[in-house]
Amino acid sequence: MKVVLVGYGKMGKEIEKILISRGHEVIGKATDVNPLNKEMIANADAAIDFSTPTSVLENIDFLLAHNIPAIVGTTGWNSSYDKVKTSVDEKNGALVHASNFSIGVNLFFKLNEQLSKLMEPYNEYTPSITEIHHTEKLDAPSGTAITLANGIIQNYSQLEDWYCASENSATIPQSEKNTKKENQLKIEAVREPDVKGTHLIEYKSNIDTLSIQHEAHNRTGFALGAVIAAEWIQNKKGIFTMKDVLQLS
Ligand SMILES: NC(=O)C1=CN([C@@H]2O[C@H](COP(=O)(O)OP(=O)(O)OC[C@H]3O[C@@H](n4cnc5c(N)ncnc54)[C@H](O)[C@@H]3O)[C@@H](O)[C@H]2O)C=CC1
Ligand SMILES: O=C(O)C1=N[C@H](C(=O)O)C[C@H](O)C1
Repeated sequence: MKVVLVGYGKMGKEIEKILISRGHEVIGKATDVNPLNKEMIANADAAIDFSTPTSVLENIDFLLAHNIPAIVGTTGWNSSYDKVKTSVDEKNGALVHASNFSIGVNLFFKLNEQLSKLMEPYNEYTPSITEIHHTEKLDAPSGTAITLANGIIQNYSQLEDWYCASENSATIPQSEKNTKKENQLKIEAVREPDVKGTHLIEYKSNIDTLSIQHEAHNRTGFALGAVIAAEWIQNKKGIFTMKDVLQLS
């Protein structure tokens, strides 16, 4: 495949290594100073976007307008999902998005859903999520934590939504939902230097705590998943997630 990287930061560089190791070619690298343009995408089989929450929607529009299959790993655009889905449908485009492309986290998503079904009848246990990431992260809570929260909420009749709390909130960008209301699931966002991505789910009672955790040791899993998604989307139309790619639905 000939692939354009949209965003050439920590993830873009990791994805480049995986693409080359699997025999693909990087034909363009879009950044803040050299954004996507027509020349860059001529002959592209796919574009892989790991850019920023503020640039991703414009990038998606550009790729759909030029009929380039898009793999979108950038987080922080959940509230625009319906608009993007309508655009993909109207333009007969192809797009895979995931808050987390790693195989391990996608298995963790399934485990989280199953565990929440098991725990729901036991209301002495209160569920909560903690996510820990590096200090350069622009969004909070993480996209992965939001997916995990939705996986719990859909099985919990007493939970209506999630909210984001943080002990070191001065260093964390303002979340759109950082005020606790009734019946909300707590997501604690923590920022520490160089942490690649850790997600912890706890069910606490006065007697004990049950917990499951995923810890990324490096960024290889995210990058490999995104490249697998780019290979998978070839000759397909529609909007998909990593669940579809891995047939985990
Ligand atoms: N879904 C997943 O599996 C994962 C998602 N992410 C997400 O990917 C995104 C990027 O993460 P990192 O690589 O760590 O960030 P980074 O800050 O290291 O890199 C961001 C890149 O985006 C570029 N950029 C900024 N404006 C742009 C524009 N208008 N057009 C094209 N590129 C532009 C910057 O020049 C930079 O190269 C974040 O939203 C992060 O949350 C990160 C890891 C895994
Ligand atoms: O910004 C990151 O680094 C990560 N972002 C994703 C998220 O917001 O969930 C995935 C991963 O945890 C790393």
